[in-house]
Amino acid sequence: MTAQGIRHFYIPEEQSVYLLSHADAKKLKDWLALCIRQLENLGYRNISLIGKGAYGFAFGGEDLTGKQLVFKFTRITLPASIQDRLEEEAFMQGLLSHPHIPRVLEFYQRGRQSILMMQRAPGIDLEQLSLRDGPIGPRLIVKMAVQLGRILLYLRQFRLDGNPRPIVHGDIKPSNLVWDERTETLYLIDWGSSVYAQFDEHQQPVQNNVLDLMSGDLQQTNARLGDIYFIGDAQLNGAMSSPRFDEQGLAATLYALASGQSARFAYQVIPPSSLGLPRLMADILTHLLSDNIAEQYAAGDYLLSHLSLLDNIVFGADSASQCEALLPVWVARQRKHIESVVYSSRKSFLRERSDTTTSPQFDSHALSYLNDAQFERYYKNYLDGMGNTEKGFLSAISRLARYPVVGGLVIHWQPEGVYVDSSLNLQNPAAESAFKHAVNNVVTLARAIHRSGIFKCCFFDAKNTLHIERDTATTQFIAAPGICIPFEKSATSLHASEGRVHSYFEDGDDPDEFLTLPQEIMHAIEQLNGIHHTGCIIFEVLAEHLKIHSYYRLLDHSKENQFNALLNEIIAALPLLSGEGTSGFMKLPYKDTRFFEHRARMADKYYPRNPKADGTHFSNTYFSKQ
Ligand SMILES: Nc1ncnc2c1ncn2[C@@H]1O[C@H](COP(=O)(O)OP(=O)(O)OP(=O)(O)O)[C@@H](O)[C@H]1O
Repeated sequence: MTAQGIRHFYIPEEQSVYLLSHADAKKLKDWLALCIRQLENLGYRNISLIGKGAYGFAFGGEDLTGKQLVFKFTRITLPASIQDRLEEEAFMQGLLSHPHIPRVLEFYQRGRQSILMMQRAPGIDLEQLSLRDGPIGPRLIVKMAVQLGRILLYLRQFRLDGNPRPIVHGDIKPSNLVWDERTETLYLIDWGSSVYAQFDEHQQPVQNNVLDLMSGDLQQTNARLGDIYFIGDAQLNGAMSSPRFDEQGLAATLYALASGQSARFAYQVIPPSSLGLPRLMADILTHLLSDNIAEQYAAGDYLLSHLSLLDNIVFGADSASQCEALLPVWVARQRKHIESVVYSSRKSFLRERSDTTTSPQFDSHALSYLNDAQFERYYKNYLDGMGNTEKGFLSAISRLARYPVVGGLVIHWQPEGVYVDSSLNLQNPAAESAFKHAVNNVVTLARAIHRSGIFKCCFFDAKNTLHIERDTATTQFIAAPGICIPFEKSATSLHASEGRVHSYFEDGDDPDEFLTLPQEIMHAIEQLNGIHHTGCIIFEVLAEHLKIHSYYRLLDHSKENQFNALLNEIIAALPLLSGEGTSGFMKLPYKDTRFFEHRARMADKYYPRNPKADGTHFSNTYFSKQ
């Protein structure tokens, strides 16, 4: 690759392309096109974007012989220290030689842009599989556990120049595992958080030479932040790196996949013992996910020393899990290509503390190494200060928006139980069963939360978001002529008496919103509130960019003109907006309110000991606790 070839690469910040400003969306499009052209100029073919993460993008392509390749790029706008990581990633991954780990083929460094070229693992990443299929069945979970366990053993026993040099992957999670459905083979990718372990599995320092001893490396962790939805407490709290980190990633991943979730947090409410797994597998996951370190280690050791036992568990035929949704779900007959985004209000009451700047659980010094994009994005502003179940609940809500869905949910927690109003309109019939599982997980977690209060969220199509830009933070937002807030109409016109809807104003001001809307806009919203409709409108004001997200469904068709006029009044009043922040209003039908009693956890359910009529048994040996 020539220096000329990649000098101009520019990678903007990550965001849904529909929520970017016009200029940023164009930059992203141009940049992606440039990458593809450059790679084609180098002789690679069939280039396409296959994934993006917090730090960069991955492209797939093939060489002239048809070999499938992946090219990983870092965003050039990130600090140099983060960009250097791609080189470290290439170095660490380059050390490894294992059939389930893609091989590094080349590392290019031109100016500030680095590109890592590696073998492409065939298949689909497990997060995508889980979103497509919902909870993954017990046979495949055990098969994945065995294959991942073998990779962890290889990393634990890794030697360099004849000396033990265990390696930690540091970011095991479903989206970093590629699964070949044809051969049922798993590959571990994304070595961007991998390091040499400082401690071995017995928590003894790994020291190979005097230099290591003298370097003082053992005073401070060398660990990288993995995904906080999957890493264990030791890694999150800045402990010295050890192979135990990856056992936590393995447990969280298998647990999330078996339960149809995208995080580890909910294991007390939806325990591994309730997922229909063989008892042995469920017990291993329960102990790995427990708070007791000795139990975690014993379970990790047991797993890695009994992989053949797990491999020999006998299963009956796979059965597709049928799922009755606990809330009404409307499914479109045909797939619509929308880009769902969830906006939730009143999140702060899920926090155990109101102070979000410090957390008693965490030592800010130990956390200094976490000071990066992921930490900011996922943790500090979002989940900090919440209990595990609350985190699991919010993660379950986010998962709903991974499906093409519009509508919303209102959850009222009362002393006697939980009331749920919902309007969930799924735009992809093929995802019905997986989506219903995801909805049920939200309900199950809501039932386990004990607070009084209300949580609301709405799902809208980011393709309908209006973007209005201004030159500076002090000039006015002026909409281009003809811009209007879109709405759809219900199939038949309904008068107010034929179905109640929530008011925009019933819960008072939302403590999480920081934008005060001008009187003129508030007046229009009050008038809108009097017209029979459902939906939401959210104003998001940034220094130079206003986004108006909305999902509107007019129920009383006789008021269409008035409804339209009020939406136009809002647009006309945009120049009066001042300040920055977000403010939103939602109005959902009071239809089919569902009531659920509180329930602390799901009942145990194991895979049958005798899955086959012919009486074949699998061993049900339990590992001993320390
Ligand atoms: N070797 C590979 N074979 C197949 N697919 C790959 C490979 N490398 C990356 N991908 C795809 O690209 C996506 C992003 O790659 P990767 O996870 O390495 O990037 P990242 O920027 O480090 O992401 P994250 O922030 O999620 O950790 C993966 O989820 C996967 O779908």
